[in-house]
Amino acid sequence: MIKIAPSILSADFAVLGEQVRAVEQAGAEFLHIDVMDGHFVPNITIGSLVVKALRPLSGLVFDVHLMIDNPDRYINDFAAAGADIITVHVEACPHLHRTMQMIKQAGKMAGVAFNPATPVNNLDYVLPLIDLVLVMTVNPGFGGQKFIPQMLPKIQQISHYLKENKPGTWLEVDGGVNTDTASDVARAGAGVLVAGSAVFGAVDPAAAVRALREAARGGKE
Ligand SMILES: O=C(CO)[C@H](O)[C@H](O)COP(=O)(O)O
Repeated sequence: MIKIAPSILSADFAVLGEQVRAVEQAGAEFLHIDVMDGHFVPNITIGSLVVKALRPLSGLVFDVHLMIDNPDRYINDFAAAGADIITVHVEACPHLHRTMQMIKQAGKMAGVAFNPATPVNNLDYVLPLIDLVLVMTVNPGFGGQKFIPQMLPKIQQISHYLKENKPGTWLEVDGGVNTDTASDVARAGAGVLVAGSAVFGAVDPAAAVRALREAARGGKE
């Protein structure tokens, strides 16, 4: 069963609460929250205060994607603010195992993200601690970029790996996911589809969530 994770990166921040309610009512399961620090990626976006402000408004799974250097410094802040899943980038974590342990010790689900050019070769050693693998299908930092089709075999590879080694682990895809690409990523094995501009750039974000799910269904046997 595909889960839809609207990314608030492309939302209207002047009416953020209303937009979150709209996608929740449309049946989205996750709310993807893109945290950027101006170092790991060029952009600066959302801090834990925004997560804290949204938490009482929504029962969605808060899926916090830390695109930041030294994420260990902020794990407890985002956990206390109401994150359900905290995902860090393998490229930003010299001590990935310790970082995963910190997330689990904070009582949260732990995710690990891979940039498009990063090979997936060290999952084995952290697999017991992982609840979610995030495959970036654009280079992180900005919404509205074009899906990189060379990521489809990578999604397939990780999907097979997780099915064999830790079934039940979420496989999430982020970047350029829209009604044109959703069926391909679902067919490749993704179970959670992040979409920013395809949802919040649409005139009707709720209808866009439904359209995305329908498109993804075309890709799932
Ligand atoms: O992590 C991200 C960017 O770094 C965003 O979640 C992602 O790009 C979503 O935006 P869009 O769906 O418009 O591509």
